[in-house]
Amino acid sequence: MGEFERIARFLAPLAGEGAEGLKDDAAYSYDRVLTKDVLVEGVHFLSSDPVDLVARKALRVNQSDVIAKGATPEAYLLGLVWPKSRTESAFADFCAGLELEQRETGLKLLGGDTTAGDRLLVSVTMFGMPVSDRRILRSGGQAGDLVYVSGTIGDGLLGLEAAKLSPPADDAAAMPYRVPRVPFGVERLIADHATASLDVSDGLVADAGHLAEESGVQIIIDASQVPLSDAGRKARAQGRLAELLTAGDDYQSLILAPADAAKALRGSFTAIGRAVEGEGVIVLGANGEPMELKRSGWDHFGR
Ligand SMILES: Nc1ncnc2c1ncn2[C@@H]1O[C@H](COP(=O)(O)OP(=O)(O)O)[C@@H](O)[C@H]1O
Ligand SMILES: Cc1ncc(C[n+]2csc(CCOP(=O)(O)OP(=O)(O)O)c2C)c(N)n1
Ligand SMILES: [Mg+2]
Ligand SMILES: [Mg+2]
Ligand SMILES: [Mg+2]
Repeated sequence: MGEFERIARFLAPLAGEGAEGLKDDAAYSYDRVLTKDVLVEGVHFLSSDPVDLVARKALRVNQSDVIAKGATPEAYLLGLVWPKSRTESAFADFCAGLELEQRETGLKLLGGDTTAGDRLLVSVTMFGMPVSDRRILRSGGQAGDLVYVSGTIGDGLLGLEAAKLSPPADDAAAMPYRVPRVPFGVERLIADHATASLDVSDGLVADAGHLAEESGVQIIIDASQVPLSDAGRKARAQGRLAELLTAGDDYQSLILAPADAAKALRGSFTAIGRAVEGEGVIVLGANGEPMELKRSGWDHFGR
């Protein structure tokens, strides 16, 4: 059974008001946006990754959910499983990473729990303040909307590959993986213009699939319009476009919004496709034909 079927079958029946049946990125509850993401050593980051950057990543992957819901990240609770094999000075480095991120974003630590355990695990529960009264769900999109994405796609994968190199490549290449480039500040644009929104964690195509399913539309992505970094364009030239579109670890905002929002969104978002009547996701390749994709994105219990 895959990750999403487990959630739908066993956890969704337990969901309370505001939790959207566990079909969204976060809950709108207690007048805030509430979310949690867990990072596990070996699953979400490498044992060799600098721990201050692991701390920053743990905050950022939660901030991306809050921002995608049209809310400003405010505060968090921290659950920490810390291996005794890691030094006290590494513990201090980890906390310095939290402090840097707090200083840059204004986030506040409200509490948490610390235990020892056999591998590093960071669990963050984050609270955000909605920018407006509108709830921006995965489900509000309509046929006729355009699909827009912030930042660039595929750099998490390329950063992971750089981080795995031994001897290490230059650290700059690994940064988009270790400290994702979350689109800080776009929550206002999302609150004002998005009909539906989520953050891209599992893969652009998989997460577009979540928007399509919840909004009851088909999403057509024009692969040639997907924004890529220099490293991404190089990978595309090597025939790796499909990987970039399905690898995940992007933490950008993917939204549906009317075509007339294009002007307001310009500078922060790129139009990459459209929503039409139907279901599922189609990715059109350079020749205008649908691309054959082996997979759409990450599933923790998938094959
Ligand atoms: N163990 C769990 N208990 C309660 N809710 C969960 C659990 N795991 C996932 N969810 C919920 O399922 C939904 C989908 O989760 P996930 O795919 O992790 O979302 P996201 O990619 O936005 O982090 C979210 O609403 C999340 O809160
Ligand atoms: C060492 C390592 N291998 C592989 C990956 C790729 N990866 C692991 S989990 C994941 C999906 C995102 O994580 P998830 O826990 O599903 O976050 P959420 O969707 O809940 O935000 C990806 C792309 C990685 N980040 N690190
Ligand atoms: Mg999300
Ligand atoms: Mg999650
Ligand atoms: Mg996921």
